[in-house]
Amino acid sequence: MELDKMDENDWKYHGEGNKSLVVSHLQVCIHINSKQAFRHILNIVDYSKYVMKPLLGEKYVHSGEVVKLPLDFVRQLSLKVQQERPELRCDKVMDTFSGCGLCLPNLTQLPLHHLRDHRPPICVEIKPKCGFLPFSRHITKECKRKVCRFCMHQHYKAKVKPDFFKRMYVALKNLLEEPQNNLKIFKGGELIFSCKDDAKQQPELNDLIQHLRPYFSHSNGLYNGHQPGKAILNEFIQVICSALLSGGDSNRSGEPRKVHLSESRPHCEASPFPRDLLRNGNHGLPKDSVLAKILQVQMLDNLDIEGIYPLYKRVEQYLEEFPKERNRLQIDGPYNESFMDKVKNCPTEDDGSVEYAVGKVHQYRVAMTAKDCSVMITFAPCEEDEEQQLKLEKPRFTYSISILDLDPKPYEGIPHQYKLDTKIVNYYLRSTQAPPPSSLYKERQECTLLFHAV
Ligand SMILES: O=P(O)(O)O[C@@H]1[C@@H](OP(=O)(O)O)[C@H](OP(=O)(O)O)[C@H](O)[C@H](OP(=O)(O)O)[C@H]1OP(=O)(O)O
Ligand SMILES: Nc1ncnc2c1ncn2[C@@H]1O[C@H](COP(=O)(O)OP(=O)(O)OP(=O)(O)O)[C@@H](O)[C@H]1O
Repeated sequence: MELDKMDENDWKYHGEGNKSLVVSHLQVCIHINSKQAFRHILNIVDYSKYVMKPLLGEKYVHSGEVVKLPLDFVRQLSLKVQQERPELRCDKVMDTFSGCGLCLPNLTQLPLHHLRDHRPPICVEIKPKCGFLPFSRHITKECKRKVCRFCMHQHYKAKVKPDFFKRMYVALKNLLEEPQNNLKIFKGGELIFSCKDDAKQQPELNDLIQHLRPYFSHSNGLYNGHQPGKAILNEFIQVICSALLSGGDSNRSGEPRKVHLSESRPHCEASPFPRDLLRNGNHGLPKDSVLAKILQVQMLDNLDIEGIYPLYKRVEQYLEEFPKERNRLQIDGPYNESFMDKVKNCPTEDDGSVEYAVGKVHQYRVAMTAKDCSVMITFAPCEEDEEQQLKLEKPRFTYSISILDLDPKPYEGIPHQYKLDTKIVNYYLRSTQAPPPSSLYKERQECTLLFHAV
């Protein structure tokens, strides 16, 4: 791309989050993600490259590169995309002064050599959120061991989001029927299904089925007359589940290996997941699967915010006395190999040192990133002998999986997280009138009612 020839008309609005506005090039498969300033973006790239990529796996993470952009181009682009932006995000203004952005591959597309079929790739974006119940001895409220922060937070925010680790298939079905803001579906890079926050209109399941029909045409014949739409959705969900559970070389080496999370670990009692499914053992994640990788990193938060907050205060006290130590301890980065060393080699026992406190705080922040990332599964029909195939009877798909939104979570955010946690738990206890949660959630319906009733 020649920077002096950049034209806003070659770009279109793609989407946005809390901090980034994303545009995609009309011809080339790249994205520009406009963030605040050069150093800030460099930090994001470094964090992704030196911290998240080694932890989550080379194949899932695309760190991108910082690009300098002509200011005029950015100004014109911001005007062009303004009308496309969802209202709820418009309180944030695109930064048109820094003249830099993050350039990434467009993950809603597949590399061109895979595309021998005329049907454009379908991409599903989900946010797995946290997949485990905290087990830290620092926890003061018993309900946190039984109901996950995710469910309590939804209760607090009165909205429902997915919970992939425990109820993937059911979660996907629920999401399709009632998507909040954690599911997006793209076709050929165009958003075709999303939540009400981002989409202009309420998503229509029937429209989605029409979009998917050409990809699962054999289902029409198979289920002739028997809810073919439902059959298509089922196949679609199966493709996504297979992709999410397929790990590194598990396709080639036969049976995927499993990590059994649930047999020894308790489940969130508030998840609307049919208990018999859990009893039947449908809870293992193949070791190399993207979800297992994310969960592993999420579990670096082994002290819970209640255990982290006192350590944060220890660091703060130390920095008050020795402000110059901030750099050595890499509180605000740089996020390089030495930062990663601090994450990996933090002592397991608290020896009272600032090094221990910093190591745990760094680990907590890394875990927070993993609890807020998104996964994109992009697939397209493929021919018989392509390498990366989902072994489904028919049809066959080539696919790629990526993890995105791997920004560092700020050190300064820890007091906020601590206060928020207290608010969420107290609100949950107050509004459920504090009987033990186990008696509240015997039936799936009871649980669903509870979470919709606020
Ligand atoms: O606190 P949560 O769990 O609601 O997560 C926030 C996300 O909300 P979600 O529930 O996924 O819709 C939130 O996402 P949205 O803006 O709601 O799309 C952000 O990702 C936020 O991160 P940051 O503060 O921008 O770095 C996320 O905040 P943190 O990850 O910093 O807590
Ligand atoms: N490389 C990419 N390819 C395709 N789409 C992308 C890419 N990067 C981001 N997007 C889209 O843009 C949206 C916003 O990007 P991103 O999640 O990075 O923003 P954010 O502001 O950091 O989000 P959050 O609010 O979760 O912190 C994503 O949900 C995704 O749909």
